[in-house]
Amino acid sequence: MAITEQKEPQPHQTATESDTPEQGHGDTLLTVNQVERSFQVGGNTLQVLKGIQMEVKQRQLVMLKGRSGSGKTTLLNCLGGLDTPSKGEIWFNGQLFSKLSDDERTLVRRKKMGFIFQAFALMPLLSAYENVELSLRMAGTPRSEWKDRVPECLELVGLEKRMHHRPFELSGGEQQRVAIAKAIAHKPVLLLADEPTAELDTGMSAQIMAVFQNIIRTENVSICMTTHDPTILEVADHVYEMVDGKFI
Ligand SMILES: Nc1ncnc2c1ncn2[C@@H]1O[C@H](COP(=O)(O)OP(=O)(O)OP(=O)(O)O)[C@@H](O)[C@H]1O
Repeated sequence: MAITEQKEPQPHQTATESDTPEQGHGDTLLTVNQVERSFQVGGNTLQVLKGIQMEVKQRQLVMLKGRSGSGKTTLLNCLGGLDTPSKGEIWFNGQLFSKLSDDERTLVRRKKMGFIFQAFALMPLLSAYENVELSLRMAGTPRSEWKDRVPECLELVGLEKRMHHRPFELSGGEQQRVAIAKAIAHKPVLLLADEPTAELDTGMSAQIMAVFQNIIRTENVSICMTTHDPTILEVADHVYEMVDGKFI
């Protein structure tokens, strides 16, 4: 199936060496337009997202904050194409993402997005190096690129000295940094992270945020993450606060 990029001229944007041709449609990577999501629960309609409007620009760190149950994960699932809105539109990388078929969305997700979860989602018997390598294999990155890209990603997250350790030999913060290396290995343009610091203490959370800031600079990626943690909000470029399925 053909996935066409719809590019609009953006005269105000200054091209940089880091712009890939596919990113050359202005500096907005993701636009969410009046998105609603409801679920059928026991014969009733539960409306979880109630008209969400947001955008993520290239190289931005955007945070979604809100109480448990406010709808953050539901929104993140829609942004990542794991779920689709009941109403409204999601534009990603110049495409009307929310209207693609399941197969098309999966392709876009595999190629252009990376995911980070609260519980680090590493293969326990594989070393940090092998975990990152596995993610390149799954993404279909040519084998010839693995030898350079795996150490490069582990260096980016500050784990060059621990490449051959397995998850149980690493701290929680280090495991999450391996998970970040895995998520960026195939060079996505958007990282989606659901409570990436929830399991970590303040010091480790600060390290994760420093890693995020580093990879935004060096990998030209945008990050959209959910959090409960007020101490990390200050490093965000933009914070959306969700209350009962709406931004306030
Ligand atoms: N598939 C589903 N079917 C029915 N209800 C759902 C479904 N997914 C989410 N919900 C409901 O939507 C509401 C919002 O859930 P969501 O997980 O998006 O909140 P959250 O802000 O991410 O919470 P937390 O911070 O605890 O993860 C909850 O009441 C939840 O029970």
